[in-house]
Amino acid sequence: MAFEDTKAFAPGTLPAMLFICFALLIFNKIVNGLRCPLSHIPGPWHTRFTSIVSKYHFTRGDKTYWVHELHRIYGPLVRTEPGQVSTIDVELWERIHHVRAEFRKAPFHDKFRIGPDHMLFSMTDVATHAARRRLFARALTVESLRKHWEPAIRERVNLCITRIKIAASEGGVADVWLWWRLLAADVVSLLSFGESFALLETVGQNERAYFDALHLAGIGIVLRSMIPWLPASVSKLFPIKSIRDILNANQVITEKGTVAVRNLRNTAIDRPNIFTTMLQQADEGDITLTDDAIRSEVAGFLLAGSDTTSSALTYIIWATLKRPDLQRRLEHEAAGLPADFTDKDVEALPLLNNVLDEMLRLYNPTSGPNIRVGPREGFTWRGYAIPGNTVMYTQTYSMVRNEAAFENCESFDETRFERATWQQRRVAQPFGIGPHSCIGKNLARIELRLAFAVFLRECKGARLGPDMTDDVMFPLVKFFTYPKGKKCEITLLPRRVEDDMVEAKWAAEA
Ligand code: HEM
Repeated sequence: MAFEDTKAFAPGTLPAMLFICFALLIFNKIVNGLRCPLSHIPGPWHTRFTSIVSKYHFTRGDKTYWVHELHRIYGPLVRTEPGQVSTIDVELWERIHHVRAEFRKAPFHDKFRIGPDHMLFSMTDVATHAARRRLFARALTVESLRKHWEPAIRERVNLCITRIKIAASEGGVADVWLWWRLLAADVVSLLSFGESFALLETVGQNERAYFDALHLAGIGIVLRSMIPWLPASVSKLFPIKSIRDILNANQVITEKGTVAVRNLRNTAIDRPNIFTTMLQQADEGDITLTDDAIRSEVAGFLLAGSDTTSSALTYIIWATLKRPDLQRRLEHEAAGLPADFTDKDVEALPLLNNVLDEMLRLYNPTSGPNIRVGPREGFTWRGYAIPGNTVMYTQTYSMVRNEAAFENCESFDETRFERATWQQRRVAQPFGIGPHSCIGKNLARIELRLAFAVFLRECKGARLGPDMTDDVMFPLVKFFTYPKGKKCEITLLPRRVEDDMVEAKWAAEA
């Protein structure tokens, strides 16, 4: 018996077995590919057999650009993976994201969950999602946000700009990407907890783990959706620290949710926040909201409200400072605001708001994938039969780069939204459409308006730092969009002759 055992593992047996397994795997892929129910949809040949190329681009942060190029080659409907179809057809895009629950969030949205329970973004059940959304509605209207939160947001914005000015005067340059991230995280913690984490005061040293986790959690979501079978328990043991930090980021953010729940339930602490209003709404409607549900929603808010707004602010400063003529006009417009201006005053500035809309079109922080699953019984689109449960992929990036709707779509045109057509307004939806569209859009817009206006007034004549090439600002689209060089430096130093020459070159290129 012992002799037979030894024989079973004779040298060469294990490699042979591995080779057979590998060959069977490849054979299985080929057979599945040949029988692929999406073989009639245009797309590269390999997407019938494997998702490896799509996943490779997703990991690199350039899937958005790859898919966009595929649409240029193959048209408005493209197969991107064996069970996945991307579309840039406006009517189909609207149908996919419509209120009618024909297309749903898929079970894999569960991988996006970052707390112990579902949060709005990860909910797949239509009725539960709608009921949860109604609880947020009252707290997040423009009126409610202005009434309860505008002064506190403004105080954070003022401090942020002061910190930018100090950093620029001490070091020659200030990295606005860092400062906007601190600001956005402070604002969203302010709304979630009733007081901010004061990251602006401590340059993020206070709550450092939380601040880092906010950025890493998005990357963690990408990682988990790529390796769905990765057990959560592995995250603590992973040998590489940077990956361990990514995998543990959710937990760091969720712990903050626990603090929020404690504050909410502790009647001795009089610190109202948006979740207080949500709990009141739940009580009025006789809806039970568990602590785990609140903890998860808080975590979702902290994540969704930080890297998005800060990325938008970063690109708006970059796009503005690249065009000194535009910068001067914007500064002039903002200088006309009354000394005690409010968000409502800023909302009335035509140029500033057109620039905001154009920035959200070209550099949307959520330009990447937005996925739903098609109806079980399948559907037909312009003669193409799409089988049941096909994953339908859409991306904002491509929707707003449609030459038919946006002439010279790649150029930043601050006048574009002055005379926007119905078709342009229909497609340029930076906060999404349908039942899952952004619930924080009013907060985001208030923050963008106030921070941009105060920057224009207080940092007059700011210029991009000497290292700020286009490559540094190339937008990587992981979960959210951020600059490849992970910085956006500006300077407030007096102008030199070389600066005029660089700016003249940019103006000529523009
Ligand atoms: C410029 C800033 C922002 C942009 C461009 C943006 C964009 C978006 C988009 C496109 C969606 C829809 C995703 C989908 O259809 O699956 C979304 C959802 C969401 N956003 Fe935002 N967002 C921003 C800021 C914020 C802020 C400040 C918050 C809250 C503090 C927030 C909270 C959420 C939540 C909770 C959802 C999920 C809604 C649901 O599934 O019902 N977002 N956002």
